[in-house]
Amino acid sequence: MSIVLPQSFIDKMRRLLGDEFDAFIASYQRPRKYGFRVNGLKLSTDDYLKLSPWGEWLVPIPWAADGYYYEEGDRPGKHPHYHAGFYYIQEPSAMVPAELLDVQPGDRVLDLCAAPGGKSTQLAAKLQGSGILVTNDNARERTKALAKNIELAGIRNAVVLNEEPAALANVFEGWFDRILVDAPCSGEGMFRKDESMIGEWERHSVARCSVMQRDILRHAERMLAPGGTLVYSTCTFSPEENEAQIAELLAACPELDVVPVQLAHGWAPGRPEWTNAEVIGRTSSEPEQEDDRINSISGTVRLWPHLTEGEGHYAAVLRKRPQMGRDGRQEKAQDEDGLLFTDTQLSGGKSREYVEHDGERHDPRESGRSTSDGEQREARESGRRGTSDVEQREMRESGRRGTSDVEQREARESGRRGTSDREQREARESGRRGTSDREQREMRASGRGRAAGRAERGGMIRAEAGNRGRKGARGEGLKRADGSGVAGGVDAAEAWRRFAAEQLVGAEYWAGEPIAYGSRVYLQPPGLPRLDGLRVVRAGWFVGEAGPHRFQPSQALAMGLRCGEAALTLRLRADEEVTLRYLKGETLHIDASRLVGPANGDNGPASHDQSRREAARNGTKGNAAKGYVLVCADDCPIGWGKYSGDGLLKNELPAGWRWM
Ligand SMILES: C[S@@+](CC[C@H](N)C(=O)[O-])C[C@H]1O[C@@H](n2cnc3c(N)ncnc32)[C@H](O)[C@@H]1O
Repeated sequence: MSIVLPQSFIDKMRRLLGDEFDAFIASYQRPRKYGFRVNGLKLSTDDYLKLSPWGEWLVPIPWAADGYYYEEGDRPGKHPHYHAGFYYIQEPSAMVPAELLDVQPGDRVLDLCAAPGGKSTQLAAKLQGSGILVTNDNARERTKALAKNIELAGIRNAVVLNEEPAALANVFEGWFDRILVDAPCSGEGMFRKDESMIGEWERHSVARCSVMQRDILRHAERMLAPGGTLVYSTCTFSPEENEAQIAELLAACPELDVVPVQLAHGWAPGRPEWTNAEVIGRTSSEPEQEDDRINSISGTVRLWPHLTEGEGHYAAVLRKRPQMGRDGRQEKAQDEDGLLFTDTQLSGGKSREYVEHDGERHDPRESGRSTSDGEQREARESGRRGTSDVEQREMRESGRRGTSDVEQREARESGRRGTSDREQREARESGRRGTSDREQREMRASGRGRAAGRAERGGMIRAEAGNRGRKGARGEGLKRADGSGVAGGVDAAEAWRRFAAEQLVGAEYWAGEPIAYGSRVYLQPPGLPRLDGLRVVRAGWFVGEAGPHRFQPSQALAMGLRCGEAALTLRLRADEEVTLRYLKGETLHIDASRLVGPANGDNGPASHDQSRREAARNGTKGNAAKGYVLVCADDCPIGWGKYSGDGLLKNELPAGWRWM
């Protein structure tokens, strides 16, 4: 055996596995498996397979809809498609937890231990741009990779935080529909993939990891909404970090139940008998539990390297019981539609703040919904939370959350990111701004609408909160907003709106609130509570930075766009030499005839700056073809360039994003 495993690990596994031990230990002689997952936010799996240089010999990973095994020599990290965010390289078994979480578009999702972000990108793909992903890691350095992976994947509806779970639980109590706890663990399941994990194992003892996991799980549970689902996962074999954690959680939280995982693909059941003090070497501090609660742990799942084509993993799916009304029917949490929260939930346990406008008090956390106190109280009293009784009943009965089944299915089938073609068309026709039913209802309920919004914001995206700025964010990535959203005399949100009007197509239809922190502007997913006091790495989709003379669009903006959403694009093929030169950071000589506007019918009103695009399309030199150009490879953005009108495209790719 080439891998030298610690003797104490071998002894423990022999004791646990008995007859199965020989097969288990033999698996260390076999090569590890490699996998990647196609990013449905960028393109469908079918479309990717047509483009992929390895398309013919990729083997589907049976438990991940968009996952494929590849061969070690394929090196997908060294391909322009990697830089376009077409896929995420991920160990095959690591794709299981996010699959089990069953995320649906519109959900509020928390990835609590998220860096470097593999599972976050998977969860975001399942949201399809609708709903909110809060992705967090308590290790500051690791959140840099997390933020980059979120941006590379083109995720528009994520917030990246760098917090301890306890701090998050104060702000997000009972708030999430879905929570993933991919816990820090002793990593025993990764010894074959990465031998350096053996050293880590010796440093981070099983006992130490168990303490962390218990603490993380308790806070995660607090953040789960009634009826919500939590997936706990590790990449270790030790029962102390797996079944024993679930046993303790079930004892501490009677409203949580194990949802049995259907066994397939060589997956094995969890081992309730391994929660026994004799096996785990310590007595649980929790009270004795009924046998059926402990036995339900057999519904959790173990992936063994001798039984599946992947590394060792464990996962448990838990559901919080829904609150029951007096009639015995499920009463979804009052805050499901984001309109009504208890005062404590709204304020994260702190005193509430109000903004005065037109003589009425507004809660700034309501992000421009402008619901007066009176309206809020009325809504609370009538129990309507922004929708009529009939609408609420309908939603409860159909079990939907903002988008209809048909819309969800269409969105899923079209593999599009966020809104289906039909939704976009409808949005254009009806004049709504690419918002879900739920968001529209919220706007209606709070007396707001697109007309009002347009009038207030000169035809652009919601901006009040951006203008006001948001107070209190701390952390690396964000400067504290100065309360006005004005940095160095420049109104950052206003600068963004001007940029979007001139350089982008259809930005007025995007969901998201422009929020300025100093000079940096983010589009924040609607409905998020205030992040006061939290370390915020990205307050939403980072769209760019306002300078004294111009707005500098971010790489994250480029990666989150479709090619048709920029006024000027340079469409390259991934296999062109010039693409590689762009990715290496070179200045390019580009004939103006190669710069194009959006294709007909591609996202947005035809009236948008037609002459500018026409001029560019016709290769007209001069002012018309100057400015920011979205550089695309195989129809997906890879970054910005700046065209000078004399054939030179200045490379705007940030150093950290270049081909190395
Ligand atoms: C197994 S890794 C997560 C991998 C990640 N889910 C992915 O798919 O890319 C566990 C992560 O938990 C983080 N972590 C450790 N303690 C934590 C805590 N108390 N709160 C939040 N994150 C924590 C670590 O920094 C580490 O990045």
